[in-house]
Amino acid sequence: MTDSRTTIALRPQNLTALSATVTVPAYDRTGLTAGIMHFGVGGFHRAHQALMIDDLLNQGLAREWAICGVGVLPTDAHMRDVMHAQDGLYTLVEKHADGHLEGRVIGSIIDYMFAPDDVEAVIERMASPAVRIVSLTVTEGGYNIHPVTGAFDLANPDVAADLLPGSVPATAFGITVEALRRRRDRGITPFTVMSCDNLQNNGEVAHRTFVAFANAKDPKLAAWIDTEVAFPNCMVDRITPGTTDADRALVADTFGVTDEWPVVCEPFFQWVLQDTFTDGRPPLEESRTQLVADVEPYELMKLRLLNASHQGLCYFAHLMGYRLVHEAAGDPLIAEFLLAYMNREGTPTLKPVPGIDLEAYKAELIERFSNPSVRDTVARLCNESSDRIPKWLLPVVNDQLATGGHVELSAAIVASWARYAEGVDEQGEPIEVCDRITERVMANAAGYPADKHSFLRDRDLFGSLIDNEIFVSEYDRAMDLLHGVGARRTLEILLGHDTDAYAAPVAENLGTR
Ligand SMILES: NC(=O)c1ccc[n+]([C@@H]2O[C@H](COP(=O)([O-])OP(=O)(O)OC[C@H]3O[C@@H](n4cnc5c(N)ncnc54)[C@H](O)[C@@H]3O)[C@@H](O)[C@H]2O)c1
Ligand SMILES: O=P(O)(O)OC[C@@H](O)[C@@H](O)[C@H](O)[C@H](O)CO
Repeated sequence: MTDSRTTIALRPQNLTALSATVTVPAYDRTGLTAGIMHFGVGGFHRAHQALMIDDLLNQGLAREWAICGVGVLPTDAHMRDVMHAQDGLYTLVEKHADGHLEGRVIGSIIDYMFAPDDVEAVIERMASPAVRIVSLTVTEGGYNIHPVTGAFDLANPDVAADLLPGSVPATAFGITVEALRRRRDRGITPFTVMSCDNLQNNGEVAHRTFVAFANAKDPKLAAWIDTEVAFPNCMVDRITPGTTDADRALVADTFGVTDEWPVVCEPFFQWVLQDTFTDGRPPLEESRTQLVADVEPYELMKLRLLNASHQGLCYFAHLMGYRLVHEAAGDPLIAEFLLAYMNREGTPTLKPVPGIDLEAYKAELIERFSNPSVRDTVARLCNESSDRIPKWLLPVVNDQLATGGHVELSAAIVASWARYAEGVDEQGEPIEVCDRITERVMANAAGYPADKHSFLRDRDLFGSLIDNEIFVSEYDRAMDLLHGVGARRTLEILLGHDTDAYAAPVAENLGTR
């Protein structure tokens, strides 16, 4: 450990001094060109795509593929300030389960533009031939699509403002589409738009959304984007919790670096990317990225096993009193529940995944969730449920219902969300529900028990599931159990542990409610 009094500020001029305590870029950052502009420079982008570019730069490759970050939300002003102060440098710390830390300064982000400061400059840079990929990690909700129909929401006030004739664009859609228009008009090859968000068919979703936006603005431009721009699909995976003050202190104490916004993540890394680009790509085959023709089997595996299991864990875990993911995953009952969900309900809906041993993959997921060093929070997984459950879990439910498969554990996960969204835990303490539509989901949840299906009746979230007797009866059972005997016993009963012993207390509790 370094004495925190001797830490050095993360600045380009200090890299040589810092190299005594932490790995720094092995390449000269002067003369790099930003061939990629990225919307949504948060924790994940900096733990994933920016790392791959840094890996290539360290090998003397990809010097024309450095990254310029772009922020469009008011809250991105803080990232702008940090990125400008540190010249895009940051420390990435991989936290191993045995407590071992691997830290390294990443140099692949060479600029950051905050669109509200000068949106014209952002558009012009994006329109310039040097930029050949525009990538995104703007969250699942950032695509502005209806959870059930998948239609782009033109009524979103930010989108509507960007669509007004003569308006100055402010959203990722408006800026990107205007940059593409200028490229078309100037005869410059369009860049590739590469979504790296946790959405099934993320490339196709991005394709639909950008074309829908453009169509509302200029149908001819939309037709050009539709045919000329590549939108590759990809599966991305690396658990990256939000950075805490404890992480900043850890980076100072362990690596002697004063870094205002380091990134911490698990050691696991996966990126499976469709090899379809309009204007070239970095030589990612020289990195840990897998380039494939068909990403779908990998996406289904990841979203329906990992992300849906995160949802399977978080609400039950919160109700049971857990606040850290590794502590919840270390509870044998929760681990058993997640494996049962994956085996009975998630796995039957997957396609064969080339090169992957699914049994080993599922066991590894439980190990990854149980990594005590990562300190991922249950709260992070509980956020924005209305963007996550419809995209990760309900496709499993619908596929299982279509083939007569099991849905009781998925129904219980939906019920656990409904119980959580009531906003009071099993100890009577308030739950802070963080969702784009918090008021609506909480109002839906509050209908129980007078209206048993008030939560499920929201067709914008659940489609026609309310009409499916099998699903509704499993949901009802889980809701009754959750209210009657609490989250832990609900899991025990669902998993068939000593069911008879619980039958009486369940009936008793339900009877007295
Ligand atoms: N954190 C992870 O473990 C992880 C792993 C795999 C994939 N991802 C993907 O990355 C996304 C971001 O995760 P993160 O951990 O970096 O979160 P984060 O909160 O650190 O960063 C999110 C970024 O997205 C931007 N953003 C949000 N909504 C936007 C919008 N409507 N338009 C433009 N920008 C918008 C924010 O300004 C911010 O820069 C996730 O939603 C997910 O799709 C995350
Ligand atoms: O970040 P989100 O919104 O996609 O979802 C929360 C987590 O399930 C997710 O971040 C996982 O940690 C990640 O998908 C692991 O690769």
